[in-house]
Amino acid sequence: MTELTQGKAWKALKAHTEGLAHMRALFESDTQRFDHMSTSACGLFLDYSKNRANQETMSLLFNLAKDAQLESKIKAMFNGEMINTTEKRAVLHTALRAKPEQEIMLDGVNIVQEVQETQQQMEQFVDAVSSGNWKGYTGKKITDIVSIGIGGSFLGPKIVSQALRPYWSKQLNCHFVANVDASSIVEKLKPLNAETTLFIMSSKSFGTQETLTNTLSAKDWFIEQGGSQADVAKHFVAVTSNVAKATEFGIDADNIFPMWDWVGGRYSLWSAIGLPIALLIGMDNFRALLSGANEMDQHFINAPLSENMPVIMGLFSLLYGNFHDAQSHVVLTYDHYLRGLPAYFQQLDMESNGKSVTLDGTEVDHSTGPVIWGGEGTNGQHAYHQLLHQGTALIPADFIMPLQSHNPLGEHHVQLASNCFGQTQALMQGRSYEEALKELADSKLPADEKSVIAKHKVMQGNKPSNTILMDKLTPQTLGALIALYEHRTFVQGAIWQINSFDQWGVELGKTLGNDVLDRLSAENNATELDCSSNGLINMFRQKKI
Ligand SMILES: O=P(O)(O)OC[C@H]1O[C@H](O)[C@H](O)[C@@H](O)[C@@H]1O
Repeated sequence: MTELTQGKAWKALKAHTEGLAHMRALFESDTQRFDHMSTSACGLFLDYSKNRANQETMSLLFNLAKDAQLESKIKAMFNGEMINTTEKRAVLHTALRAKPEQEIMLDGVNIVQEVQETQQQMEQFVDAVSSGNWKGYTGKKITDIVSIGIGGSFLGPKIVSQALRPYWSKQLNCHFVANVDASSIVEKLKPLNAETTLFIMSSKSFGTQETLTNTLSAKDWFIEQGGSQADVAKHFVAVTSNVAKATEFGIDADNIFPMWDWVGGRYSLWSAIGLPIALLIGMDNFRALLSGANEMDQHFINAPLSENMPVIMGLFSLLYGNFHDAQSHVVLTYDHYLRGLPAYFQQLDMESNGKSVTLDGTEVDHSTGPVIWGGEGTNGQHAYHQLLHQGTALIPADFIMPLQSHNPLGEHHVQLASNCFGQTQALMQGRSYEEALKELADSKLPADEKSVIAKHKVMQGNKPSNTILMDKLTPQTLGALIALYEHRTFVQGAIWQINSFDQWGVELGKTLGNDVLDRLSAENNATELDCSSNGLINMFRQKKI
């Protein structure tokens, strides 16, 4: 048994949640619930009234957070304490968006200054490329960026670029390659001209197989297309914390943008890993993205728990996982530009909180991170929302929508909003048997059939959702939104006392993958593994289908 589940706050919450009324009743008993259970911060508005909670639930959740010393844990992260204990690292992605005048000392160095220097390096590069001063090997200006990276070195830049499409400058296009499957890079390179293409190789470790292989193939393609070895410097830059390895690989030392081991991959878009974003939207907009995240950082560290948006959202997620047996959480973006965000939050949360032991190695006796999934509304309404409404699993949902569209065309946005709000309402209130029967009143069906059909139309309701609104999707509000989810993830990890900043499960996959790679190209058939792995390896070796 962990201390957490034996604590007073945990037990009180358990007893309380069992007796809580249906949300419909909660809304009936408090007509001001929307005002009581909503909050604003950093350009974001959060309506959390459609949750299985009343004021007492909220106090019990805040008690749980206090007992877990959440506030001092937040400070420890911001102060650069070594909270990633298994990798012996500080966790300081917040320093990447700190104000230039701030001072954050780590091992005797003010890291904010290093961050600022790298941002200046980025700015010079962005200016050179966008102005056309940076020329390709035949003297032409760059028109296409190919960003090569995977995991955090892919999802952040890709999804933020996609989300900020309305802010792209006209000069550049960007293409992202992550998977080691050759089809990905081959298809991406097909329409491109090597003379006007610039490759950004993004890898914190500079040791990730997929990224190294894709970069080598990109280099081969570049040479095949007419570039020479000497021209590589004009067409390949790298972002990495392993400068030595990047230089050894052949990247010109002047073209390497540094990052640091205190930035986790899934928290790295704010560093030079965000270079593709900066190239597309310009450095001013990139700084606005950082500023939005910094605003959320200030809110997270300063706002009292009861008004703290990431704390409230983190506690709700924990409530459903630990006390209502929810095993997944859906993120529904009612904005086409934000369609990639669920995948981004998926890596952020599942890689951070998919853990089973506490910091001291004790096995947890409660669930930890849920499966995060989702997609773009309204598309999902015509597909998986069926399960949200009538399936047996409880799936809490986040609905995210800007109040104004970047494309105010006819009735589109009002229809989008009506669907978004209508879904949260339907999930909350559901439809009772009596209501379903009443709806069938005019039908000519016999009474017994009506009764059966009415049963099929029943929706339990009481399905929780948060609604996050913003005036408009801008670099600033997007920065705040992403930082909100980063901190929401932190809140849960801190209460569960797990390490949200390592990823040993992913590492194992890499190690075993390398071992299999050796066996696939060995002289003899594999015999030493389990018979399934041997069988698969040997089939591949013989190319039998
Ligand atoms: O940036 P890299 O060192 O190439 O790492 C890329 C990715 O590798 C691993 O899979 C990690 O789990 C990710 O968090 C990381 O973002």
